[in-house]
Amino acid sequence: MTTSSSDIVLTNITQIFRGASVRSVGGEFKAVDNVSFTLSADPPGIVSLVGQSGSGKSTIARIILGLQKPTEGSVTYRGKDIYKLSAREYDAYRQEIQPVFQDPYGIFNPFYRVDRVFWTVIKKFKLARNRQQALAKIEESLHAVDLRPEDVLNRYPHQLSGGQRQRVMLARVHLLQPKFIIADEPISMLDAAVRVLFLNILIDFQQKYGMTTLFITHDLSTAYYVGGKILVMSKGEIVERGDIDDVLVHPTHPYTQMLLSSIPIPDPDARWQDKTSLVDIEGAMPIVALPDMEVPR
Ligand SMILES: Nc1ncnc2c1ncn2[C@@H]1O[C@H](COP(=O)(O)OP(=O)(O)OP(=O)(O)O)[C@@H](O)[C@H]1O
Repeated sequence: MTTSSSDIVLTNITQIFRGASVRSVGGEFKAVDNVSFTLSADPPGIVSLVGQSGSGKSTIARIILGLQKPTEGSVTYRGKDIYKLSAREYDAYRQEIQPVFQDPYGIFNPFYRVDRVFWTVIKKFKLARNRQQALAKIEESLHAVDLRPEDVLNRYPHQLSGGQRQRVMLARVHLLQPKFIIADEPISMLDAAVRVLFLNILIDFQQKYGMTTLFITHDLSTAYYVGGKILVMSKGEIVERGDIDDVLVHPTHPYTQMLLSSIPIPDPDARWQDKTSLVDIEGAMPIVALPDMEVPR
């Protein structure tokens, strides 16, 4: 695969946790095992990292964000190992790579109104020359995530719904215009209707604003909805990868087949069952879209 310098390139990443807290005998646990992949900036895309709980997905997210130096291997961006950047270079990296987490409370201070989230970012990264320009940018970012400024800016975080808080987090990301979004289980606390809204915004961010997302989920349905590429992770290893349509229709690894077989058929008359067929007719859409989702392809 050819890579450009503005890609994020993970090469042979291994993460071993040591100490009393780890579960294996001998006090060592390999959470990530020799993982390599590239997040391409050009063209922008969505890459879903899928696997069951404990497979190592969040560890990879932390490693990419520069929060967890891997035991072995490298993450490079613009040709440089991100764990060898100066403080100034790392700040620049973190402006271009933005996290989106499951629980957006981390970006809010409960004692301040929501608008402070945006003013803090504008000041820290010097995104506007004056107050008027800053306000225009904030409003543009809120509109990009389908929020009205008057509905959120003067409220306190607890006065917003979970979906509004998540969208404020996405508006913050929009304000920063990063090249990459690392979204770790961003929708698992949202209800189905709000999930679709959130996923559509991620798709918009890719298509309209050229951002690449690493979308971490344990849910194949939502990975299928956002499209693009998929990396399937099991016990710290990437066991299958490719275009999502190919992988889900023709899974080759037993683990992917097992994940697929545990998806319920969205048929109101059908009950959960151990084994379900992935497609009813060869070439038809896999039965993985949630019932109320419109697949945008
Ligand atoms: N700091 C740590 N010390 C010891 N073990 C850890 C540490 N961080 C993660 N682990 C272990 O590494 C494994 C992978 O964790 P990770 O959070 O990456 O999985 P995950 O796929 O994101 O799971 P989930 O979907 O539940 O968030 C787990 O078994 C976890 O207990």
